Amino acid sequence: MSNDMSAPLLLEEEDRVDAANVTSSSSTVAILGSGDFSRSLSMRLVACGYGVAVGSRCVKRIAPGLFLDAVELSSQEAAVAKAKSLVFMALFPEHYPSLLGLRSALAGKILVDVSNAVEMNSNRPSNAEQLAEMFPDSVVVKGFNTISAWTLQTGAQDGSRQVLLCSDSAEAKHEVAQLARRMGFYPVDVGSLCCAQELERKPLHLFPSWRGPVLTTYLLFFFFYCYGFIRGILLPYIAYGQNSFYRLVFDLVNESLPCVALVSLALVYLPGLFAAWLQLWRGTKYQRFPCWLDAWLLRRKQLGLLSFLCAALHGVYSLCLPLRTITQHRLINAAYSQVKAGVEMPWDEQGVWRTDLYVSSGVLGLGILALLAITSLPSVGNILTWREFTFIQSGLGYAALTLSLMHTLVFGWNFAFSSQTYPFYMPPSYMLAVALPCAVLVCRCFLLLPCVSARLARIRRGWESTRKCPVSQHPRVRVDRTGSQV
Ligand SMILES: NC(=O)C1=CN([C@@H]2O[C@H](COP(=O)(O)OP(=O)(O)OC[C@H]3O[C@@H](n4cnc5c(N)ncnc54)[C@H](OP(=O)(O)O)[C@@H]3O)[C@@H](O)[C@H]2O)C=CC1
Ligand SMILES: [Cu+2]
Repeated sequence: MSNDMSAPLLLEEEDRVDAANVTSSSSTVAILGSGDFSRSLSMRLVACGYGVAVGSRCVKRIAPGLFLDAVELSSQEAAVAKAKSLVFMALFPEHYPSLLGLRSALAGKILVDVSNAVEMNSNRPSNAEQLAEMFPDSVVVKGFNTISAWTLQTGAQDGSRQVLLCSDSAEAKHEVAQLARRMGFYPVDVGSLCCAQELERKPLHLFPSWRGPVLTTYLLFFFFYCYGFIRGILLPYIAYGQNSFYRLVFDLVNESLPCVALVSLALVYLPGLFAAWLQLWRGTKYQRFPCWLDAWLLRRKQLGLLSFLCAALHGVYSLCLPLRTITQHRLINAAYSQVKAGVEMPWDEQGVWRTDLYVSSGVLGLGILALLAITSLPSVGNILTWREFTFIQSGLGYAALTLSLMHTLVFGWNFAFSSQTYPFYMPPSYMLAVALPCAVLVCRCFLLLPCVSARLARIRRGWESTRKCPVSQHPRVRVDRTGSQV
């Protein structure tokens, strides 16, 4: 038995063969309770060829037509008696004690507990464990609680297809897994019944892994927006009376977005560098990283996706620039002034290079970021080998960071030539935003030095370990200079 939640197992394909042998007459499933979950589950089971007996406290109260005709509506006792082995408990856990009278009828049956927790930090045992305690002669399987009634009705075409299962009985889990697979779901074995608490709390989480990255992105945006506002709008207004508050809605947002994209992309690669430095400093990989670094390493995908979102929005904003009245006004005015003065705009060779470099690096950087985002999707990542995945996520990721950095630096360079419009304003947020990516790239280059990378590779393969990793703890990783173990 294992309560290791981090390594769920997809239940074996062999279940498929067993599932094919199921016939409706031999496999009546009972459902206790006649609420939403019961109705949806019965529809799905009937569609999959199972016989269904719904047990209610009062059958007369069930509205006509609520359940399919094929579903047998009866008392709780009668429904349990009809069940071959599986009984779904489609009622709230506080009502479990009302079923104690059915204890002998339920003996030897598999009780599927579909309930969820109501609070995150309760010290009480899980609903499934309480159910197992109430019915010691039955076997309890926790599952289906992360599947909504809606998903059950639509037949797993919408919503999650994974059915997480846990139980102390491998046979019972196998039987429920077989049923789940036949209903079009993917059963996933997460261990014994002591994992039920975690399963019951799952529906209470709302994007837990996104909270930190979203907050970071939001704070970065807030910082760059405020900084840009003070330096680019407020100060010119105070110093020169220059009113450019119209820039708040479009320009400032479009200036802040690439800064956020660049810094969050740098934050994707920074924890990896910290980890490498830590391993070099400790001289071993057999020591845990600090919790904050572990958490940061686990959030890299989310940060990367948010970086892509900001970069993509920046791309769309930039494409919309010609639609703005101010752009049209400036262009027409400049053309009119030139015609009036009889002067032609001189060919600016350097300016042309700068603009092309700026646009090209931005488009390429965005393209590679899109590739990184696509490969981070589980369905795409699953068909890549570990090496291919690392090449794309690390190799191409650094290429995207370099191109985005180049895009920003060339923009700053471009801006320096037109800064006479805003004497105070030299895209300050851009100058701030490039600092972190520059530092990340320099550190990465240092790690690529042959002597440093060779040492890191030795540590990561477990060939090297220093005094900080005592022999008593990890005797197999101590080696002498020739590479043989001591
Ligand atoms: N709805 C959903 O999308 C999901 C629900 N679940 C879980 O499924 C379980 C049922 O949820 P749901 O169907 O939505 O709830 P409902 O309130 O719609 O149905 C609960 C049913 O419990 C029965 N029941 C049995 N004993 C009692 C009692 N003493 N007092 C009151 N009712 C009793 C009632 O049926 P009767 O009167 O016929 O006996 C009632 O219809 C819950 O544990 C929930 O957490 C899990 C995942 C998704
Ligand atoms: Cu840009």
